Amino acid sequence: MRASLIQIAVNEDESVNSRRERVSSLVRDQAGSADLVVLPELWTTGAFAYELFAAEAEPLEGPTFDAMSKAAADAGVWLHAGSIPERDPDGPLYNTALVFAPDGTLAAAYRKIHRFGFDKGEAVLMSPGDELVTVRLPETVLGVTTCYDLRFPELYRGLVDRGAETLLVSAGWPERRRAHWTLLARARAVENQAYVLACGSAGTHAGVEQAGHSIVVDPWGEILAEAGAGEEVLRVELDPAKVGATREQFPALKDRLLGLDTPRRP
Ligand SMILES: O=C(O)CCC(=O)C(=O)O
Repeated sequence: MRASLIQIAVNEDESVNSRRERVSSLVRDQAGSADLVVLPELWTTGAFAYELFAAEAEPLEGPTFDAMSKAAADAGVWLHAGSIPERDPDGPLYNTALVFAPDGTLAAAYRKIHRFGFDKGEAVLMSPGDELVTVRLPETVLGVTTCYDLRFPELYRGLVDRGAETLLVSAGWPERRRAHWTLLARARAVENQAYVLACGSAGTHAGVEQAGHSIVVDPWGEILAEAGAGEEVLRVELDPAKVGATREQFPALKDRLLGLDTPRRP
């Protein structure tokens, strides 16, 4: 299974419309060389441009949905299209990731559960999702997560309990905590004996320098590929059978003694 992580720069000097067109064309460029394409979190606004969340919020089936659905179909790939600030018809905003099938239909939408910012920013502007999302591909089962989620191992264990073998992280992770990004991506892979594909963004948005360094880790915790700091398409070949083989050869998941209740918010 071939995957491309498109680490785009989210900078203020580019309009949302032109970035949307640029991203669509980057996705189309993956035709024939990728089965799965992954984009960063909130690439229309930037993950830290809090004042743009409401201004650029879209209904689920808004302009980014349309552009990404078409790009997935044009390229014939599974597309994790990163996330958008989604305006629910009832009013609240969510940080919502979209996954499209190769025919352009929506395979899943995941509303980010763990919002970043403590008592400000996303944590107060967005509402939390409450559903774990997996997507079955012919080759593997994806577990869908977003950025700050990476710090919460129980979410990933919950996804694994629902069959996930390839854990996707779409992020806008800051450079100043890059060491945590790499460490946590490897930890989630090792403890869950799963692939981790973590796609971050580049550039500087709302004064926050992005870490880039998108990373792909195999079920044994080895780094298969890692991007630099700038814009880059990180291409990698995965062997989906390696998840089952690792779980069989070193069956630590079977030795779990404590049942973890996956937290659910009201
Ligand atoms: O956990 C972190 O250090 C960064 C999280 C973050 O930037 C986000 O979720 O948007």
